[in-house]
Amino acid sequence: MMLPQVIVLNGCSSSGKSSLARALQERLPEQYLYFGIDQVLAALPHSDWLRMCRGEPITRTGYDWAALVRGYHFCLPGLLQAGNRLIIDNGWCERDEKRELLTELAGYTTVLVAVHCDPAIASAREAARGDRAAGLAAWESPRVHAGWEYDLDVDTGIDGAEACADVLAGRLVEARHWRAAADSLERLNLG
Ligand SMILES: Nc1ncnc2c1ncn2[C@@H]1O[C@H](COP(=O)(O)OP(=O)(O)OP(=O)(O)O)[C@@H](O)[C@H]1O
Repeated sequence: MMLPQVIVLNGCSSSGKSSLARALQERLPEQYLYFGIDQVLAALPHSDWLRMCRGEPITRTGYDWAALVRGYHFCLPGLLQAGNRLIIDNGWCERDEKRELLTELAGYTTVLVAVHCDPAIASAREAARGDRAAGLAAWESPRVHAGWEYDLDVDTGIDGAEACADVLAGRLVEARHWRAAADSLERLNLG
């Protein structure tokens, strides 16, 4: 069995990444830490985190979205260097963010997973959960998969998180070889 060091879940907001990550952790035969960008955003002053969840502007001096994303990416090699395996998630929409992520992961075996979801379903989930900015899923949906090529795909608009995790865990355990993220950087022409 050859498990990857990093499992990257990329999909729009409300596509079901964190539900999938938690279900996947329980199915994998080795420990994986789930470290999504929300873990970094949760470190914001609480009232600013709540503003972000409501889609309201944050006006506090020092707030810098790009620094939060960069900080998230820069944390990852530290966790990996210490010997942890990671499941990470975000909606990586911008080319520079994709390049930065894969650069930080370059030396680690990495599987890229597309978390697909019909935009109408993601928007309906967003409205039902009420803790995400209205319109975020619709904004991210056409952008989030542009320029990526994936190793594996799931569709959470069709299958529940548990079923998606069953399929993914099966594929991960079966595989004999995973490439380092440096290969994806080159393959996606992001380097
Ligand atoms: N496969 C699924 N089928 C039906 N509903 C789901 C599925 N996965 C998640 N949900 C529901 O959709 C909502 C969003 O799920 P989740 O938090 O996992 O998404 P996310 O992609 O991590 O969102 P975000 O990026 O905004 O944090 C939750 O209410 C969750 O219960």
